[in-house]
Amino acid sequence: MSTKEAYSPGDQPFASEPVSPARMATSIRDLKKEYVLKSETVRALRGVSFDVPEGDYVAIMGPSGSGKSTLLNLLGCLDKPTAGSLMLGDDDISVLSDDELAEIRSERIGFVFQSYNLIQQLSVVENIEVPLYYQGKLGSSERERAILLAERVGLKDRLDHRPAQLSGGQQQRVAIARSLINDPYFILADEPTGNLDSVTTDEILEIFDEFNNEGRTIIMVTHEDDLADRAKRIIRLKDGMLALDAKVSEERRDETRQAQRLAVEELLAKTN
Ligand SMILES: Nc1ncnc2c1ncn2[C@@H]1O[C@H](COP(=O)(O)OP(=O)(O)OP(=O)(O)O)[C@@H](O)[C@H]1O
Repeated sequence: MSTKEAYSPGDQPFASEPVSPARMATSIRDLKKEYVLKSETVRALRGVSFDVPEGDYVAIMGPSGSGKSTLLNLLGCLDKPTAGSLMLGDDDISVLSDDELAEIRSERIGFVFQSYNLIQQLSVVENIEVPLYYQGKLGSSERERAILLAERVGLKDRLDHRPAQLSGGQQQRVAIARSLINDPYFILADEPTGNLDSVTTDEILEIFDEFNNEGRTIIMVTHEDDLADRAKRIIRLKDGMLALDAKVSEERRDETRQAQRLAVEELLAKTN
């Protein structure tokens, strides 16, 4: 049986029952991005269209140069498209000014980078609060929320630690907690486990699973098939175009999760 099925957002389990339409975390239509250089124009995205309903978990894959970073930059409001539309919730970001883009970026996107991007001088809880600084929204209820998020990612006993006092996996947990402080449209993760060993990778993926099971939307760029098979859906780019948009079956996701857990247990048994 094929483990990846063609994805259709309109698929519903019981066609006869009325189902309210899914709310979209993002809707992309005929999205194009060109970089104009002196000698040539690079067409990095050449008309990409897809929707991400709230609660989805999407892995974006594709060979080097296929347009993944370009798409990520557009989704993260770090750059503007050349043509096409990109809706984040109800906001069409292709028509916003740079200031408005910056506002959405800081208020509504939860970034998780391979290199964590924490501020070394700040404690765990202060790092989680960073996106709120820009909005002047710091108070006791925000502090409580930051502490709660730190606890959710397993850092209850590390609230006052600085990044240098934490392992890579713990630093990435801080970044995940920080990504959620603003109640974002989605978590945008760029190779989030690229710097981590397999045991820690599994821990981070467990945290993603937990938040996704609670309805958080995750969009993750990865080169790893094993990581992508833990997502609900794989979007593959090739030469700036959509080459595949496929659902990962629950069976496949479970198999991958179990195989990774087994590998971690075997590794831990050998090293202990
Ligand atoms: N700022 C830029 N100026 C000019 N060309 C660019 C720029 N950024 C990306 N490109 C080009 O656009 C195309 C897509 O690049 P992009 O970085 O999006 O690919 P990618 O899939 O993320 O690759 P990788 O996996 O190697 O990071 C490439 O041909 C690249 O050289």
